[in-house]
Amino acid sequence: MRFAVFGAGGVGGYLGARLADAGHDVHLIARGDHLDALRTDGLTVESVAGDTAVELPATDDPADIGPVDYVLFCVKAHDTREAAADLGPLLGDDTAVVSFQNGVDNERWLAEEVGESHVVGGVAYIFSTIAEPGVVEHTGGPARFVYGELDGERTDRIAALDDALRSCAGVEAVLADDIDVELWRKFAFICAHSGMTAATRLPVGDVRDAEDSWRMYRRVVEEVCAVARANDVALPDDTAAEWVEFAQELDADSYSSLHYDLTHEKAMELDALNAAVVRHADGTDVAVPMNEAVTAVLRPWAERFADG
Ligand SMILES: NC(=O)C1=CN([C@@H]2O[C@H](COP(=O)(O)OP(=O)(O)OC[C@H]3O[C@@H](n4cnc5c(N)ncnc54)[C@H](OP(=O)(O)O)[C@@H]3O)[C@@H](O)[C@H]2O)C=CC1
Ligand SMILES: CC(C)(CO)C(=O)C(=O)O
Repeated sequence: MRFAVFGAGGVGGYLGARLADAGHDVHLIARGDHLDALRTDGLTVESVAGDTAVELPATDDPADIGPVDYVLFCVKAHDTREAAADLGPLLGDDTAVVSFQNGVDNERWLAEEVGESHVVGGVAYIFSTIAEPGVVEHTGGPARFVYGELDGERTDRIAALDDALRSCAGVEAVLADDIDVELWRKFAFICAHSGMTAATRLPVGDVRDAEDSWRMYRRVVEEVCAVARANDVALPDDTAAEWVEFAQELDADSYSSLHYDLTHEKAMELDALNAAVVRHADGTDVAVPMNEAVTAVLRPWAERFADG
């Protein structure tokens, strides 16, 4: 199958390399020093699930690639709209654009640009970054990828994507019954984990050890779950409790990509995370003071690093 990875960074580079190793035709879209390194030295993945190195065609111009079966859409949420406007040359009649981003708005933003029939929802559970140009480092997380058609249908293309991802070493592939639930489920965790590790600039162990901060972490999760339900998302009742238990077991030194971006002075996904909770709460009767507080604390940093 023919794949284009739009945004071959921590998530996209990891998936692209694993799919190429499984025998698929993979094209990378990247930019800057990372693109230069991909072209000259190939893509190296240093991973707790096993290292690999692949030589793949890489470009910053989708027209060099042409129509593909799947676009794995893996740019940061603040780049979604701009990147979506460049998807045209990659689209055939049945091309699926699969967002593996954090946040609950990317699928809608993509649909506004390319039409809903092209969009597939997705969620990534991995901790991986561009360690240096051309090198993706996967330091932890299960490398679990969850995906599904927006209307929940078992189409041929989602079944074929499922087969392709299941065939990859180092990938735990899950076809979701209701991708909206999965998007909000991850959102509940990531808003708390990212928001609190970035706001405190400390790993989750320190947050857990400070009673006030740990209570705030739990309240962020609970607020997001309440907003999901107020927006008619059928989140299971035990979602908040599951995430709190999960966060209790996380390595004490676990941070988040939002913390990484903050401490590396890169553009932050605040508008797609805690600030999005505040937006989605608007017009419901759910109060979200903890997400408002996280947003307010991080806003000056997000503004400062907005241009990345
Ligand atoms: N990394 C992780 O562990 C996890 C990340 N996620 C989510 O996955 C998404 C992707 O994150 P991540 O992989 O970390 O991001 P990265 O920054 O590592 O990778 C994105 C890449 O896309 C490039 N890019 C952006 N726009 C364009 C464009 N128009 N043309 C060409 N290249 C472009 C970026 O370049 P540049 O650097 O120049 O902007 C960057 O190299 C985010 O929503 C994130 O929250 C979810 C789970 C875990
Ligand atoms: C859950 C976590 C922390 C790693 O999968 C993540 O999604 C992120 O940091 O963006």
